Amino acid sequence: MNPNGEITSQLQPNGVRQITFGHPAHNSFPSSQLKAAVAAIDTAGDDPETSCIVFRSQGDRTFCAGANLDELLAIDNPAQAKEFFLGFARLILAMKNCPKPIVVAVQGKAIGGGVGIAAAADYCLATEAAAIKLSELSIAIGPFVILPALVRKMGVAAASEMSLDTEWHSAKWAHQNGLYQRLLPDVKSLHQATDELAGKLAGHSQLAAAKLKETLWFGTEHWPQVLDERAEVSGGLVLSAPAKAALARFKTKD
Ligand SMILES: CC(C)(COP(=O)([O-])OP(=O)([O-])OC[C@H]1O[C@@H](n2cnc3c(N)ncnc32)[C@H](O)[C@@H]1OP(=O)([O-])[O-])[C@@H](O)C(=O)NCCC(=O)NCCSC(=O)C[C@@](C)(O)CC(=O)[O-]
Repeated sequence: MNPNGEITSQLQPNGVRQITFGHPAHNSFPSSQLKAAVAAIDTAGDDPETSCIVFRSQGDRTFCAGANLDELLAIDNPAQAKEFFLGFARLILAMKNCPKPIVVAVQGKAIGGGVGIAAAADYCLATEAAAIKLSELSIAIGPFVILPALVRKMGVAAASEMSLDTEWHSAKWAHQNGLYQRLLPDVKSLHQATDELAGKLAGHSQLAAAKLKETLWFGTEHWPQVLDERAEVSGGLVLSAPAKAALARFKTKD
Protein backbone atom coordinates (compact mmCIF):
# COMPACT_ATOMS: atom_id res chain seq x y z
CA MET A 1 0.00 0.00 0.00
CA ASN A 2 2.20 2.87 1.22
CA PRO A 3 5.28 1.22 2.74
CA ASN A 4 7.30 4.43 2.96
CA GLY A 5 4.86 6.13 5.24
CA GLU A 6 2.86 8.32 2.92
CA ILE A 7 -0.70 9.54 2.99
CA THR A 8 -2.84 8.34 0.11
CA SER A 9 -6.18 9.88 -0.84
CA GLN A 10 -8.54 8.24 -3.30
CA LEU A 11 -12.04 9.23 -4.33
CA GLN A 12 -14.48 6.41 -5.09
CA PRO A 13 -17.35 6.79 -7.56
CA ASN A 14 -19.87 6.77 -4.66
CA GLY A 15 -18.44 10.01 -3.16
CA VAL A 16 -16.43 8.28 -0.42
CA ARG A 17 -12.81 9.44 -0.16
CA GLN A 18 -10.39 6.93 1.33
CA ILE A 19 -7.49 8.60 3.15
CA THR A 20 -4.89 6.10 4.37
CA PHE A 21 -1.87 6.75 6.55
CA GLY A 22 0.98 4.45 7.36
CA HIS A 23 4.45 4.38 8.88
CA PRO A 24 6.87 1.48 9.32
CA ALA A 25 7.04 2.19 13.09
CA HIS A 26 3.53 1.00 13.91
CA ASN A 27 1.83 3.81 11.99
CA SER A 28 3.23 6.43 14.34
CA PHE A 29 3.14 10.05 13.20
CA PRO A 30 6.24 12.11 12.50
CA SER A 31 5.46 15.80 11.94
CA SER A 32 5.84 15.51 8.15
CA GLN A 33 3.03 12.99 8.06
CA LEU A 34 0.82 15.03 10.38
CA LYS A 35 1.13 17.89 7.88
CA ALA A 36 0.27 15.60 4.97
CA ALA A 37 -2.77 14.21 6.81
CA VAL A 38 -4.07 17.70 7.57
CA ALA A 39 -3.60 18.73 3.91
CA ALA A 40 -5.45 15.59 2.71
CA ILE A 41 -8.39 16.21 5.06
CA ASP A 42 -8.58 19.94 4.22
CA THR A 43 -8.52 19.18 0.47
CA ALA A 44 -11.22 16.52 0.85
CA GLY A 45 -13.31 18.96 2.89
CA ASP A 46 -13.19 21.50 0.02
CA ASP A 47 -13.81 18.93 -2.72
CA PRO A 48 -17.46 19.02 -3.92
CA GLU A 49 -17.15 15.43 -5.21
CA THR A 50 -16.30 14.12 -1.71
CA SER A 51 -19.31 13.47 0.52
CA CYS A 52 -17.74 11.31 3.23
CA ILE A 53 -14.18 10.53 4.32
CA VAL A 54 -12.82 7.23 5.59
CA PHE A 55 -9.61 7.71 7.57
CA ARG A 56 -7.76 4.45 8.13
CA SER A 57 -4.25 3.08 8.42
CA GLN A 58 -2.34 0.29 6.77
CA GLY A 59 -1.62 -3.14 8.22
CA ASP A 60 -3.52 -5.37 10.62
CA ARG A 61 -1.84 -5.07 14.03
CA THR A 62 -1.55 -1.43 15.06
CA PHE A 63 -3.95 1.30 14.00
CA CYS A 64 -1.60 4.03 15.24
CA ALA A 65 1.20 4.24 17.84
CA GLY A 66 0.69 8.00 18.29
CA ALA A 67 3.58 10.43 18.18
CA ASN A 68 6.76 9.19 16.53
CA LEU A 69 9.07 8.75 19.50
CA ASP A 70 12.28 8.92 17.41
CA GLU A 71 11.35 12.44 16.35
CA LEU A 72 10.29 13.39 19.90
CA LEU A 73 13.62 12.18 21.30
CA ALA A 74 15.59 14.18 18.72
CA ILE A 75 13.85 17.50 19.49
CA ASP A 76 16.14 19.93 21.31
CA ASN A 77 14.43 23.32 21.40
CA PRO A 78 11.08 24.71 22.64
CA ALA A 79 9.90 26.09 19.27
CA GLN A 80 10.44 22.76 17.53
CA ALA A 81 8.84 20.93 20.47
CA LYS A 82 5.71 23.08 20.38
CA GLU A 83 5.54 22.74 16.60
CA PHE A 84 5.54 18.93 16.88
CA PHE A 85 2.51 18.90 19.20
CA LEU A 86 0.80 21.61 17.12
CA GLY A 87 0.90 19.03 14.32
CA PHE A 88 -1.42 16.78 16.35
CA ALA A 89 -3.54 19.79 17.35
CA ARG A 90 -3.97 20.72 13.67
CA LEU A 91 -4.98 17.16 12.81
CA ILE A 92 -7.68 17.10 15.52
CA LEU A 93 -8.89 20.55 14.39
CA ALA A 94 -8.90 19.53 10.70
CA MET A 95 -11.09 16.53 11.56
CA LYS A 96 -13.42 18.69 13.67
CA ASN A 97 -13.65 21.55 11.11
CA CYS A 98 -14.04 19.33 8.03
CA PRO A 99 -17.62 19.74 6.75
CA LYS A 100 -17.73 16.09 5.62
CA PRO A 101 -18.41 13.23 8.07
CA ILE A 102 -15.20 11.34 8.90
CA VAL A 103 -15.41 7.60 9.58
CA VAL A 104 -12.36 6.07 11.28
CA ALA A 105 -11.64 2.32 11.12
CA VAL A 106 -9.44 1.07 13.98
CA GLN A 107 -8.04 -2.35 13.05
CA GLY A 108 -5.63 -2.87 15.95
CA LYS A 109 -3.96 -1.17 18.89
CA ALA A 110 -4.27 2.60 19.27
CA ILE A 111 -1.93 4.53 21.55
CA GLY A 112 -1.67 8.21 22.48
CA GLY A 113 -2.36 10.32 19.42
CA GLY A 114 -3.93 7.26 17.77
CA VAL A 115 -6.63 7.31 20.45
CA GLY A 116 -7.02 11.03 19.73
CA ILE A 117 -7.76 10.29 16.07
CA ALA A 118 -10.44 7.79 17.12
CA ALA A 119 -11.88 10.42 19.46
CA ALA A 120 -12.00 13.09 16.74
CA ALA A 121 -13.88 10.78 14.35
CA ASP A 122 -17.54 11.44 13.66
CA TYR A 123 -18.05 7.67 13.60
CA CYS A 124 -15.50 5.14 14.77
CA LEU A 125 -15.62 1.40 14.07
CA ALA A 126 -13.06 -0.99 15.54
CA THR A 127 -12.12 -4.64 15.74
CA GLU A 128 -12.66 -6.54 18.98
CA ALA A 129 -8.85 -6.63 19.31
CA ALA A 130 -8.50 -2.84 19.07
CA ALA A 131 -7.15 -2.16 22.58
CA ILE A 132 -6.23 1.40 23.55
CA LYS A 133 -3.69 3.02 25.83
CA LEU A 134 -2.63 6.52 26.80
CA SER A 135 1.07 6.05 27.50
CA GLU A 136 1.95 9.74 27.82
CA LEU A 137 2.30 9.96 31.62
CA SER A 138 4.62 6.94 31.56
CA ILE A 139 7.04 8.91 29.37
CA ALA A 140 6.75 12.06 31.52
CA ILE A 141 4.59 14.03 29.07
CA GLY A 142 0.77 14.27 28.89
CA PRO A 143 -2.05 13.64 26.40
CA PHE A 144 -2.92 17.33 26.57
CA VAL A 145 -3.64 17.98 22.90
CA ILE A 146 -5.89 14.96 22.41
CA LEU A 147 -7.59 15.05 25.82
CA PRO A 148 -10.35 17.59 24.99
CA ALA A 149 -11.52 15.33 22.12
CA LEU A 150 -11.44 12.30 24.42
CA VAL A 151 -13.39 14.02 27.19
CA ARG A 152 -15.98 15.14 24.64
CA LYS A 153 -16.49 11.55 23.41
CA MET A 154 -15.99 9.45 26.54
CA GLY A 155 -16.68 11.79 29.45
CA VAL A 156 -14.32 12.80 32.23
CA ALA A 157 -14.45 9.50 34.17
CA ALA A 158 -13.20 7.24 31.37
CA ALA A 159 -10.74 9.83 30.03
CA SER A 160 -9.22 10.36 33.47
CA GLU A 161 -9.10 6.61 34.18
CA MET A 162 -7.10 5.81 31.06
CA SER A 163 -4.91 8.90 31.06
CA LEU A 164 -3.92 8.33 34.70
CA ASP A 165 -3.48 4.53 34.74
CA THR A 166 -1.55 4.41 31.38
CA GLU A 167 -2.71 0.76 31.03
CA TRP A 168 -4.22 -1.12 28.09
CA HIS A 169 -8.01 -0.96 27.94
CA SER A 170 -10.00 -3.39 25.83
CA ALA A 171 -12.00 -2.51 22.73
CA LYS A 172 -15.09 -3.60 24.68
CA TRP A 173 -14.27 -1.01 27.37
CA ALA A 174 -13.72 1.65 24.67
CA HIS A 175 -17.06 0.72 23.10
CA GLN A 176 -18.91 0.82 26.43
CA ASN A 177 -17.39 4.23 27.14
CA GLY A 178 -18.39 5.79 23.81
CA LEU A 179 -15.09 5.91 21.90
CA TYR A 180 -15.95 3.13 19.46
CA GLN A 181 -19.47 3.23 18.06
CA ARG A 182 -19.31 -0.31 16.64
CA LEU A 183 -17.16 -3.39 17.20
CA LEU A 184 -16.50 -5.97 14.48
CA PRO A 185 -15.02 -9.45 15.00
CA ASP A 186 -12.11 -9.16 12.57
CA VAL A 187 -10.27 -6.86 10.15
CA LYS A 188 -12.14 -8.06 7.06
CA SER A 189 -15.57 -7.39 8.54
CA LEU A 190 -14.31 -4.05 9.94
CA HIS A 191 -13.34 -2.82 6.46
CA GLN A 192 -16.57 -4.14 4.96
CA ALA A 193 -18.75 -2.47 7.63
CA THR A 194 -16.75 0.78 7.34
CA ASP A 195 -17.19 0.94 3.57
CA GLU A 196 -20.91 0.14 3.82
CA LEU A 197 -21.44 2.84 6.45
CA ALA A 198 -19.38 5.42 4.51
CA GLY A 199 -21.37 4.66 1.33
CA LYS A 200 -24.56 5.32 3.26
CA LEU A 201 -23.26 8.59 4.75
CA ALA A 202 -22.09 9.74 1.30
CA GLY A 203 -25.72 9.54 0.15
CA HIS A 204 -26.85 12.26 2.56
CA SER A 205 -27.23 15.88 1.48
CA GLN A 206 -23.77 17.45 1.89
CA LEU A 207 -25.24 20.62 3.35
CA ALA A 208 -27.45 18.79 5.85
CA ALA A 209 -24.57 16.52 6.88
CA ALA A 210 -22.26 19.54 7.33
CA LYS A 211 -24.85 21.30 9.51
CA LEU A 212 -25.38 18.10 11.53
CA LYS A 213 -21.63 17.79 12.09
CA GLU A 214 -21.40 21.46 13.09
CA THR A 215 -24.19 20.91 15.63
CA LEU A 216 -22.56 17.79 17.06
CA TRP A 217 -19.38 19.82 17.64
CA PHE A 218 -21.15 22.82 19.29
CA GLY A 219 -19.28 23.99 22.37
CA THR A 220 -15.85 23.27 20.93
CA GLU A 221 -15.37 26.65 19.18
CA HIS A 222 -12.70 27.68 21.71
CA TRP A 223 -10.54 24.62 20.91
CA PRO A 224 -8.04 26.34 18.57
CA GLN A 225 -6.75 28.52 21.44
CA VAL A 226 -6.89 25.67 23.98
CA LEU A 227 -4.98 23.26 21.74
CA ASP A 228 -2.38 25.87 20.80
CA GLU A 229 -1.66 26.52 24.48
CA ARG A 230 -1.66 22.76 25.32
CA ALA A 231 0.85 22.13 22.50
CA GLU A 232 3.15 24.60 24.23
CA VAL A 233 2.74 22.75 27.55
CA SER A 234 3.50 19.39 25.88
CA GLY A 235 6.45 20.97 24.07
CA GLY A 236 7.89 22.20 27.37
CA LEU A 237 7.49 18.80 29.04
CA VAL A 238 9.04 16.79 26.23
CA LEU A 239 12.31 18.69 26.75
CA SER A 240 12.34 17.95 30.51
CA ALA A 241 14.93 15.55 31.93
CA PRO A 242 12.36 12.87 32.98
CA ALA A 243 10.84 12.83 29.47
CA LYS A 244 14.23 12.65 27.75
CA ALA A 245 15.22 9.76 30.02
CA ALA A 246 11.92 7.89 29.46
CA LEU A 247 12.09 8.32 25.68
CA ALA A 248 15.67 7.09 25.61
CA ARG A 249 14.65 4.05 27.73
CA PHE A 250 11.88 3.20 25.22
CA LYS A 251 14.41 3.12 22.38
CA THR A 252 17.03 1.09 24.28
CA LYS A 253 14.26 -1.17 25.77
CA ASP A 254 15.72 -0.76 29.31
C1 LIG B 1 3.05 -0.07 19.31
C2 LIG B 1 3.52 -1.13 20.31
C3 LIG B 1 2.37 -1.54 21.21
C4 LIG B 1 4.01 -2.34 19.51
O1 LIG B 1 4.59 -3.30 20.38
P1 LIG B 1 5.43 -4.53 19.80
O2 LIG B 1 4.60 -5.21 18.75
O3 LIG B 1 5.88 -5.30 20.98
O4 LIG B 1 6.63 -3.85 19.00
P2 LIG B 1 7.93 -3.12 19.60
O5 LIG B 1 7.59 -2.41 20.91
O6 LIG B 1 9.07 -4.06 19.61
O7 LIG B 1 8.15 -2.00 18.47
C5 LIG B 1 8.62 -2.33 17.17
C6 LIG B 1 9.43 -1.16 16.64
O8 LIG B 1 8.56 -0.04 16.47
C7 LIG B 1 9.12 1.08 17.17
N1 LIG B 1 8.03 1.94 17.65
C8 LIG B 1 6.88 1.58 18.24
N2 LIG B 1 6.13 2.65 18.52
C9 LIG B 1 6.84 3.72 18.08
C10 LIG B 1 6.58 5.10 18.08
N3 LIG B 1 5.46 5.63 18.59
N4 LIG B 1 7.51 5.91 17.54
C11 LIG B 1 8.66 5.43 17.02
N5 LIG B 1 8.96 4.11 16.99
C12 LIG B 1 8.04 3.27 17.52
C13 LIG B 1 9.90 0.46 18.31
O9 LIG B 1 10.86 1.36 18.83
C14 LIG B 1 10.52 -0.73 17.62
O10 LIG B 1 11.63 -0.29 16.87
P3 LIG B 1 12.92 -1.26 16.62
O11 LIG B 1 13.38 -1.67 18.00
O12 LIG B 1 12.39 -2.40 15.82
O13 LIG B 1 13.88 -0.36 15.89
C15 LIG B 1 4.70 -0.61 21.18
O14 LIG B 1 5.83 -0.44 20.35
C16 LIG B 1 4.44 0.68 21.89
O15 LIG B 1 3.83 0.69 22.96
N6 LIG B 1 4.93 1.81 21.30
C17 LIG B 1 4.94 3.09 21.98
C18 LIG B 1 3.64 3.80 21.78
C19 LIG B 1 3.70 5.15 22.45
O16 LIG B 1 4.00 5.27 23.63
N7 LIG B 1 3.41 6.18 21.64
C20 LIG B 1 3.58 7.57 22.04
C21 LIG B 1 2.30 8.15 22.49
S1 LIG B 1 2.61 9.79 23.01
C22 LIG B 1 1.61 10.75 21.98
O17 LIG B 1 1.02 10.25 21.06
C23 LIG B 1 1.63 12.19 22.32
C24 LIG B 1 0.32 12.99 22.15
C25 LIG B 1 0.02 13.29 20.71
O18 LIG B 1 -0.80 12.27 22.68
C26 LIG B 1 0.54 14.25 22.97
C27 LIG B 1 -0.67 15.13 23.24
O19 LIG B 1 -1.81 14.73 23.10
O20 LIG B 1 -0.41 16.28 23.68
